Amino acid sequence: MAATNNVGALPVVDLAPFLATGDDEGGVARASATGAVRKVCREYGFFRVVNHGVPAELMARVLELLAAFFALPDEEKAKVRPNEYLLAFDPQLGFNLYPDEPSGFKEALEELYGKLTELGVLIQEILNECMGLPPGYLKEYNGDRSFDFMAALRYFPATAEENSGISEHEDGNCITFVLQDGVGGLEVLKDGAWVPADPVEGSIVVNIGDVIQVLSNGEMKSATHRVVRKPAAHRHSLAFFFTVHGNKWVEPLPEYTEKVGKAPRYRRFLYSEYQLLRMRNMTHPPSRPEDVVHITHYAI
Ligand SMILES: O=C(O)CCC(=O)C(=O)O
Ligand SMILES: [Fe+2]
Repeated sequence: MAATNNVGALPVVDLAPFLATGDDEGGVARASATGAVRKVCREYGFFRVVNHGVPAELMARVLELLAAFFALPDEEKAKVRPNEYLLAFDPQLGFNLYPDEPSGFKEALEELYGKLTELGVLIQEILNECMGLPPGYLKEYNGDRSFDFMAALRYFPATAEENSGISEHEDGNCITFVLQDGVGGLEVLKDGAWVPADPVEGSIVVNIGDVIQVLSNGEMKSATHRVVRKPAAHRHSLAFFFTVHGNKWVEPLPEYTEKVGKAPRYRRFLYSEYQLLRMRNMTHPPSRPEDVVHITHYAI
C-alpha cells in the first residue's frame, strides 16, 4: 500500500510568458517554462499552472454554481454512490442539456468550456515543443475538438466505512485540467507515494493522459491518480478532457522510436476502440483487477 506523502507539492508552471506579447525576454521565459513542462511530464505527468488565461472570477463562479446545482434536493443519492456528475460537450455541437437552476449556469459553463479549450490548445503547443515535434504537428494531428468534454463532479463526504471518491486510474485522453473547490482529496502517485494535489486558489491542475504517453513511447507519464473523500464536506470539482477524435490512430511517434533507434513500446490502436474498452471497464467491471483495461493493453 503506497504511503501518502504530505510534504510533496505539485510543480508549478507559470504560463504568463506564453500569453504575453512576444519580445526577446518573453522568448527566454517561454523556453524556460517549456523546459519545466518537459521535465515534469517525464517525471510526473502532473503539475499546476498559474497565469493560464482562465479568469479566477469565472473559475470561482462556476464552482459556486456547481455547488448550488448539486445541492438541489436529492440526498438519497448519497446512500448509493460516492459522487454525482454532469457532463458537458462542446457547446457548438448543440447537445448539452442544462438545468434551469441555478441561473447563469449554462453561460458560466460555456464560457469556461471555451477558455479551457484555449488552454488545451496552448498546452498542446507547449507539448509539441517539449516533444521536439515539427512545428504544428500536434495541432494538425489533433485539430478536431469534437471529442473533448467536461465533467462537473460532486463527491459526498466520506463515511466512517469508506472514503473512495474515484479509485486510482490514469486518464485515457491527451491532457486533463482539474478545477476544484477548497476541500481537497485529489492525489497523484509519484515514486510509490500518494502526493496530494491540494487546491490552490486560481491555479489549475494539469495531467497528461495515455495518448501523450503512447505518442512519446512512454517517455511522458500518464500519472496514476485518485480522489479520497474527506469526512467534513462535499467536494466539487470540474475535469476537462482534451482528447483526440475517435477515428485517430495512436502510436509512438518516429521522434521517440526510429529517429532515436528505439523500439516502439506500444502497438498502434484506434482511439475509439480504447475508449470503448475503458467504457466497458465501468459498465461491466471485470471481477479480476488484472482484467481491467489500461493502456498496458497495447504494450508490446
Ligand atoms: O475530481 C477530481 O479532482 C479528479 C477527477 C478525475 O480524476 C477524473 O474524472 O478522471
Ligand atoms: Fe482522472
